[in-house]
Amino acid sequence: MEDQWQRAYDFAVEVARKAGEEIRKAGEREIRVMTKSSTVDLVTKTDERVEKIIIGSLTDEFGEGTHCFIGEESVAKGEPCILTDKPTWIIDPVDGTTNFVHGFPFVAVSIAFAVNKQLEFGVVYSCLEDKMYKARKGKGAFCNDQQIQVSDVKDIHKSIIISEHGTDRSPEKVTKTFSTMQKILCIPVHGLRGSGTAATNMCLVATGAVEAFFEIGIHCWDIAAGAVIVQEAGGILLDVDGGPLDLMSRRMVSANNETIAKRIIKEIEIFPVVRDDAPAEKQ
Ligand SMILES: O=P(O)(O)O[C@H]1[C@H](O)[C@@H](O)[C@@H](O)[C@@H](O)[C@@H]1O
Ligand SMILES: [Mg+2]
Repeated sequence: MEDQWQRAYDFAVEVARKAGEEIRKAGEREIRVMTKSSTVDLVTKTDERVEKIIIGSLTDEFGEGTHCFIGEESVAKGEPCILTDKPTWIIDPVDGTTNFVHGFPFVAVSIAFAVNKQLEFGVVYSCLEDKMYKARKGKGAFCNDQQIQVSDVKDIHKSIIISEHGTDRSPEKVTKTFSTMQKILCIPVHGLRGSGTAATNMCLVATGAVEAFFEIGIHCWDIAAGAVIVQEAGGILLDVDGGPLDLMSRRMVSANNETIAKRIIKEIEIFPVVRDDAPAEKQ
């Protein structure tokens, strides 16, 4: 059967690299910072411009109206965030915007592609490190064309766990987030880390540099590409309650194996978040 998405996969890598070059160039000039849901939820003109470049390139390549798009900054401006059966690109143009603003060296372009609500491939370009992570369903995961594999650690006491505090500073969320991190730290594990970008955190799971990453409050565009990369590197993706991953639920655990995933899930204090695909009036 003709491999119909290989061209889209290869093109997505080219687009991610071009987007990463735009981000690097923009980082050398004055960065215009704005805010979204709170004073610490940052967005820049670069986020908006790079998303337009990505969507424009994909539209030129595949034709107007043939594919759907879920982009972080388009959704922020009111576009719907609904995953249908149509071929859909799920895009975070600058994952790690706060890092980008501060010059903290982890900033990623995240591009995923889904058909019939199934993720076909994911590309994460960590552009300040010049690391191109990619994975296609059933065909393995790669970093700069070298195949990558999750860690084989099964003992939680010998693990590094990644999590993020996100941009919501409400007392309930902050308390539960740090209480969870404290319980995991004191299992004890070797260490807790956080790069500031979910996409990069998931690629660190996929390379075996850390054993797991979990977060409540992320969005589908932060994790869709990383989910394919973790899966194809031999890892596992779950909801924070141990159920199957729900891409639009804004909560996720990615780990090297079920043993580590389930041990972390025992410690996670869950708090409610509004789904990505909730009606506009509920956002
Ligand atoms: O940089 P973003 O696209 O906003 O996503 C980040 C988020 O800002 C940060 O607070 C964490 O939640 C990260 O996991 C996200 O990737
Ligand atoms: Mg993001």
